[in-house]
Formats: sequence, C-alpha cells, structure tokens
Amino acid sequence: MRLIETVEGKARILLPDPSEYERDGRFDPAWSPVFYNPRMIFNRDLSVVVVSSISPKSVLDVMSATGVRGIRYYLESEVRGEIIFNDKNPVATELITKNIASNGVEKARVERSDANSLMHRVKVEYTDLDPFGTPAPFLQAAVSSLRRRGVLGVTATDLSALEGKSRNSCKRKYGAFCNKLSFSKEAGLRLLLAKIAMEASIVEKGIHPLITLYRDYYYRIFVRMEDGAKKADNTLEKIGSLYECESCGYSFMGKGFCDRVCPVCGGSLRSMYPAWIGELADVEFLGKVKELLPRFNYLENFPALFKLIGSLTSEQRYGLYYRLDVLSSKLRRNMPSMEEMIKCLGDATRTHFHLQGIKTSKEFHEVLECIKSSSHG
Ligand SMILES: C[S@@+](CC[C@H](N)C(=O)[O-])C[C@H]1O[C@@H](n2cnc3c(N)ncnc32)[C@H](O)[C@@H]1O
Ligand SMILES: [Zn+2]
Repeated sequence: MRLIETVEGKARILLPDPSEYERDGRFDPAWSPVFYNPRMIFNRDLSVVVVSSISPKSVLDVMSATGVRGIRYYLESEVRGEIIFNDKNPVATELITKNIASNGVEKARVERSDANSLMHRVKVEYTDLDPFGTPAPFLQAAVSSLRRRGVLGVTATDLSALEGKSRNSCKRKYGAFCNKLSFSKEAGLRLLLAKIAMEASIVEKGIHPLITLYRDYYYRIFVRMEDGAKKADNTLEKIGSLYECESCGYSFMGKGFCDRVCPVCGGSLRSMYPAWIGELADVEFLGKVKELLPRFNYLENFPALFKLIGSLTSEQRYGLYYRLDVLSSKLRRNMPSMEEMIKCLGDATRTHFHLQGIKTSKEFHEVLECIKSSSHG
C-alpha cells in the first residue's frame, strides 16, 4: 500500500494513495483500504472548534479510519486527556498508530474493536460517532459511552431515509412514520434528534442539543447528556410530530400524533413522527463557539464557519422554515427575493437548511401576504 501525506488543519496525515484505487479514472473514498474523505473537512473543522468549546478531558473517536479527527482534537482543540482511537479495520489501526506517532499525540490509545462493544466498555466526556451512512445501529452504545454531562458528536449521511425520500428505510432505521415534507432538511434533523433522545432515555439520560446542522449531504449533531430519569422524561416531552398541509403549505409542530386536518384551510396533512420539537441549538453555546472562532482563522473554512455559526444563532429564535419557492408556486406568483421577504416580514431570517428557506415569527397568513405583495409579475 503506497501512502501519501495530506495536511488538514494542523495535522499531517498519511493515507493510502487514492490513485492506486481509481476505477475508470474515478475515485470514491470507500474504495480505499482506509477511508479519508476531503469532502468532510468542513465537518472536521467545525468539530475541532466545537470540541475546543467543550474542552473534554477524555475523547473517544470510535470510527477513526486514518485517525484524522482525534489527531486534530489533540493538535487544535488542545484535548490533553486520553484520546481513544478505534477502528475495526486492521489496516486502519496500523495507519492510525503511524499518524498518532508522527503528529506527536500523547495519551493516545488505539483499539481495534467493534464500535458498539467498545462504547459499552468505556466512559469518556466526548464520543465522536462518524459512520458510513446511518448512525442508528450505534446510538444506544454511543450514549452509554458518556460520562455525566458528556457530549456526543454524530454524523449522519443517510439523508434519503431521514428526509423521508426512502420511507421504508426511514421506518427501518428510525422507527419513524415518514413523508417527504417541503422543509425536509429540517425534518430529517429533527427525526435524528428524536431517535437520539429515545435511545438516551432508555439509559435514563436526557439530551440537550448544543449545535445541530445540515450541510451538503450530511447532518452533524452535538448533544449534551443530561443524566437522570427525570431529565429523560423531560426530554421525551420534546418529541412530537411535524405537519405540512398538502393544499396551502402551512406547517407546524405538535405534541403526540394525530391525523388532523389543516387548521388554516381544512386540507389534508402530511406528517413525520416521532420528531424532535424542541430547540435545535443552545444560543449560549453558539456564543461560546463564536468567541473561540478567531483562534481558528488559519483554516480555509474559517469564513464559512463564521457564516454558519452566525446563521445558526439567528435561526434559533424561530420555528420551522418555509420554502419561498414552494409557497410562491402554490400562490401562482413569481418568487420574491429573500431580501424583499425579510424586509416585508420585519422579523425573519434566512436558514442554513435551504437557499429558498425563510424562518419567521410572523403568522402564516402574513407570509402569504408578503409573497403576494413582494412578488413581481
Ligand atoms: C466514515 S469512516 C470514518 C471517518 C473518520 N472519522 C474521518 O473523519 O475521516 C467510518 C470508519 O468506521 C469503521 N467502522 C465501520 N463499522 C465499524 C464498527 N462496527 N466498529 C468499528 N469501526 C467501524 C470503518 O472501517 C471506517 O474506517
Ligand atoms: Zn392548509
């Protein structure tokens, strides 16, 4: 296996030379003996900043591949306690060992276990779960691996299941009743949060979302555990349903599940259940991340990180987003510009979930009126 070196953040990482694994001039990271995906650099950059804000005393990078995440947590998030690296693939663990040594990571431990088995054996302050596709089979063990008030970082790339495009897969992986809703990017994130909350509640923990987001083709979630049966019960109170009217486009969240009709027009409702209907982030924590961000101005993604944290902060005051393109077409109007809509509504913001998405505190009828008055032609 020929190795090449890549620099990511402050880490120098050895990885299998991708050119050896090309097929018909194409390369997919999954074809390499050890996985490394440059399209996930933003995910890792953000995670480095978040982990820095949490400053955990012990870390489990449970699916390490090359070890890049854990190594960056040491070099850039300045984690000084033990970092446990793990991968079930022996080629990966061999490479992790090399990468740890060349980057001078102290207090590192390398394991070659099945992720679930390891997560049931250790207790750390921060666990990073970064699987291929769905994290669902690992969530129960992941929440169990955390010490009191520990934080879980999760990546999910199975968006077609979570967004309700693959309804059966959504049901199988998340035990959910799924439908494709126009705000599917947010719906999928809320479905995943509900799943984590339910898994946590089994071991008498509640969850408190610190930062959750959608980007490109994945979700990334950071949640703090709140220990105790009472906290778990309170968390379960934040699980309910998402609804969208097929006729007028009105959408809302509600507790429990019912087959109601649209309260605006009487039309039939599409729904997703069970979904998280609580907050998607902690504004105070976002403030802490923002404060720490300048330290990471050496990252190529620094401006994008800054923008994202800004968007997440302004979005937290509002509920579900509306799609301007969807509502405009229902009204048979041209889509107004986002600037005009925000000005018309007064209290509204763009959302990181969707280019045509808007969040507002205003009533649905006001959104429709603004589309009518702002659209040209
Ligand atoms: C998406 S990659 C991880 C990428 C890495 N975290 C990064 O940021 O570059 C998933 C890794 O998990 C490993 N893996 C998959 N299933 C596993 C399991 N059940 N237990 C342990 N490792 C597993 C794979 O071998 C692969 O290296
Ligand atoms: Zn309606």
